[in-house]
Amino acid sequence: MQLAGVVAVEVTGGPTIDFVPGRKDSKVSPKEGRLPDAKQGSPHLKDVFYRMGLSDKEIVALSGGHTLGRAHPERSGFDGPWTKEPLKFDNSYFVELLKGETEGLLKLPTDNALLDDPAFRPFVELYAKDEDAFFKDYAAAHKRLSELGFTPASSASKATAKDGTVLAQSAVGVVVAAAVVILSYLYEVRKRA
Ligand code: HEM
Repeated sequence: MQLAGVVAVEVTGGPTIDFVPGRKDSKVSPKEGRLPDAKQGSPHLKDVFYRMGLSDKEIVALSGGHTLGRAHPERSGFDGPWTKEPLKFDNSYFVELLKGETEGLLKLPTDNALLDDPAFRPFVELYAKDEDAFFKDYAAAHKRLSELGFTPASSASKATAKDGTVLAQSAVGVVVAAAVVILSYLYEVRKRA
């Protein structure tokens, strides 16, 4: 799943995220209610993301993930995409956020909170005018978030990286799995866009 996320960002035009395999699958689901609540404001975003050790800059960069996809009334109760091209990973989420309300495009209360909070807003302005800065910060924040609770065995992963055969064998497996997940995701998004 983590590799599929990394590949989905890349194939839709976003940055390459340094991916390290080796997470153990969990057999239990986390308790309900740990995801951020889209109806709340910046104190709530800080509660949720600070608890994971993420910074204001990382909160804003990660929110730019809403450059992809859309909300669904039957799921969250919200409706619509954030950008005019929801299958393209670019900085348009920030450009649209600064423009204000646009018919057909969604702004969650937590999206608008990025404009209202003085610690968040400078990053919205930066990423709207500098896509390279967004891509660089997004890739770093995505990597951090996706490696929480996972400590790559650095010597083991270096040894594996040197061993081309082992790497190639495991890569084929994960790429096939990732392709299946991504294709279903893109099919679902295109159907609903
Ligand atoms: C900042 C706190 C966040 C809140 C409150 C939030 C909230 C939401 C909500 C309400 C939806 C719509 C769900 C639906 O109706 O199907 C959504 C979708 C989505 N979110 Fe977030 N989100 C947050 C952060 C993130 C992050 C960090 C990422 C990735 C880096 C992300 C990526 C996405 C994507 C790609 C979709 C579209 C899914 C689809 O097309 O089915 N979001 N989010």
